[in-house]
Amino acid sequence: METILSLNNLTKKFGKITAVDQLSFSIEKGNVYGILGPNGSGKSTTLGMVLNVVNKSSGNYQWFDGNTSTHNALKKVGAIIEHPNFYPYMTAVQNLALVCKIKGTNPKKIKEKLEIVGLLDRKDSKFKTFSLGMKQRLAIASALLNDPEILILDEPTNGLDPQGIHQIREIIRNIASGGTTILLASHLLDEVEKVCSHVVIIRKGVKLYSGLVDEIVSSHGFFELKAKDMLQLENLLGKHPKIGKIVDKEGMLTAFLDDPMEADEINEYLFKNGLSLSFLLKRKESLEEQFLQLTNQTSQN
Ligand SMILES: Nc1ncnc2c1ncn2[C@@H]1O[C@H](COP(=O)(O)OP(=O)(O)OP(=O)(O)O)[C@@H](O)[C@H]1O
Repeated sequence: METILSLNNLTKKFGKITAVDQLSFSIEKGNVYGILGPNGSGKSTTLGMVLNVVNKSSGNYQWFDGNTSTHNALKKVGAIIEHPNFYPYMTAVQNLALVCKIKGTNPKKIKEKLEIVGLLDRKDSKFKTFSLGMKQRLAIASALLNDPEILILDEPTNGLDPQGIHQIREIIRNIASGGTTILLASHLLDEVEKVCSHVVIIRKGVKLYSGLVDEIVSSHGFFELKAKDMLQLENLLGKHPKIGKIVDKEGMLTAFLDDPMEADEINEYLFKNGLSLSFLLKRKESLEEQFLQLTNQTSQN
């Protein structure tokens, strides 16, 4: 595995506020990472530090193999961390040509990048005529001009309508499928679930979880069950080795799984023990439920 970026106890203090608190995680090539956290949790500050626009207070970060200076490493990074700044009276192509000049990249790439973000047919339209979603897509095209190894996006769908959000997410997925590593900051659980393979959850600058999105989503889940004889149901569930906690809520039992089990297995077990179910549903906690659990746990500590 090739490491693109690693953070090691990275910390940022603004006076008394610790915006980022000893944050450590690594970004491996080819994955899509989401930094997920509520507003003010330190996402932008974290991105700002690794992009060298915010000075760190302590800890460190390393780009690529650690032998490249941050200045050189950032040439292989495409990032949008602020509102895109383009000239309103210049067309999409003209704006990107200017970016190429400033960055010293080849303008030959402009068409290819406009195609990736679905703006080729609007290449000669003035920037001021673009919708917010189109402006954001142009910013992504601009960040891709140097064929970056990693694309960094801060809240890429903020302020967009549902169609605009959908388009941006599709574009991110496409870019990722071409092998570009992606790191995006988002306060939207749904976004991270839909777009990312990996997640780092932070709250008040502290890391609560990092790992595969699938892993956090795939706790073994739980059954919701009803039967005429609820007492017998609870008794039998309590004896099953794969079932952990059982919660009685408004005439429905929720049985949390300690080990994987499908609905037909529990149904068969109960039936063999003389109980017929009137209701059975298997569910998994969504990332949202787990995220809320994680953040609540910490606020109680
Ligand atoms: N320049 C600054 N001066 C003082 N405090 C700051 C500064 N920048 C950020 N902070 C504080 O640091 C904390 C983290 O802010 P940051 O913008 O990194 O969070 P965020 O997760 O990106 O939030 P949002 O989604 O709202 O942008 C907040 O408490 C914020 O008020």
